[in-house]
Amino acid sequence: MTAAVRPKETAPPAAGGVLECSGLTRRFGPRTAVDDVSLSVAPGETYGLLGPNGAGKTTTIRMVCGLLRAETGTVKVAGQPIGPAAGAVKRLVGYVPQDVALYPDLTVRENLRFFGRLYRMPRRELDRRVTEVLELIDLGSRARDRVDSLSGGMRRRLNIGAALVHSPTLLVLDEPTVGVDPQSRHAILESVSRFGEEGMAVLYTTHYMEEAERVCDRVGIIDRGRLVAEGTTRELVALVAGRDRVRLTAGGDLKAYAEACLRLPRVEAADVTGEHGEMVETVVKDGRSLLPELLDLAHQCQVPVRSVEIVEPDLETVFLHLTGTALRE
Ligand SMILES: Nc1ncnc2c1ncn2[C@@H]1O[C@H](COP(=O)(O)OP(=O)(O)OP(=O)(O)O)[C@@H](O)[C@H]1O
Repeated sequence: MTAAVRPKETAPPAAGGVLECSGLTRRFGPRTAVDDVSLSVAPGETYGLLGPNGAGKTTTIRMVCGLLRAETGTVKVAGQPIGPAAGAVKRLVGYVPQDVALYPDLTVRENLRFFGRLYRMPRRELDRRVTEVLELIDLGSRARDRVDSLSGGMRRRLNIGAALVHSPTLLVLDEPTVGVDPQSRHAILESVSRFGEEGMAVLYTTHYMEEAERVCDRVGIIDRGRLVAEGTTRELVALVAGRDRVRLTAGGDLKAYAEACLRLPRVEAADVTGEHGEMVETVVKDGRSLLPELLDLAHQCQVPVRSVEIVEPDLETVFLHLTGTALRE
């Protein structure tokens, strides 16, 4: 299924980027996981890399953190090239992996102290910073508790704290809210919002468009290894001005219906989505006026419609418009 794919539209590059990536490419066998990705993140800026599973987010940030060698392209942090051997530059980076990596039988404070000591922080500075980090991740009241007594969401927050103790210039977070409850997700997002205020540059990957909208100053949309668009949420949404996303829930052969939708002149993208493939999402010019035609077509395709929703343009609309596929969870 194809959508009207526009050329990459780029916001002005951030001046004096803490992180500057240029032409990053990485293949695994025949598969190109990351394809010519360039991006930059300024001090105090939170940059969101938004894309579905398998889009190339983790591969990109592993190259950014010097954990994986780029086949072509360069990564510079604070103007210095990073790579697997670049020890001093790596100290400028705090990396929060997707999986929690903590010591369950140590307390919250002991864990933070442990990670700070890895960077040989002087004792007094370490104590001061651990107290600051506890506040940033909102775990001050649990400082003396062992990690194995914390909830999953609290462990996620501590996992973020562990990457913050050495006061990195660049913080890189790999989908930090996957699998956490809504309350913990809220707490994590609140914390992330504070990091930019601390002056840190933040690279944040997610496949949740609401998170990108909420915490990121700029968003790069990544799909099949390529950065297909970049800008503030407002700039990206302007790409789909005058269009709506129509979500139609129905039974029957929805793949055939989506294909039939694509043959209508004002339908720019259509994809089968929903938890159980029970929905067709389309990007259309002026959804309201096209609705009778979409419903007529559903009737012709013998697709019994259960509900229809017209959604104002958002990042989800942008993704569907640019890639032809819905941003699935
Ligand atoms: N070590 C590896 N060996 C082979 N293929 C890999 C390896 N790491 C990643 N890939 C492939 O590269 C592509 C991009 O994967 P990557 O993990 O970067 O995506 P992602 O956007 O982070 O996805 P997710 O949200 O699922 O973590 C996928 O097709 C994946 O299967």
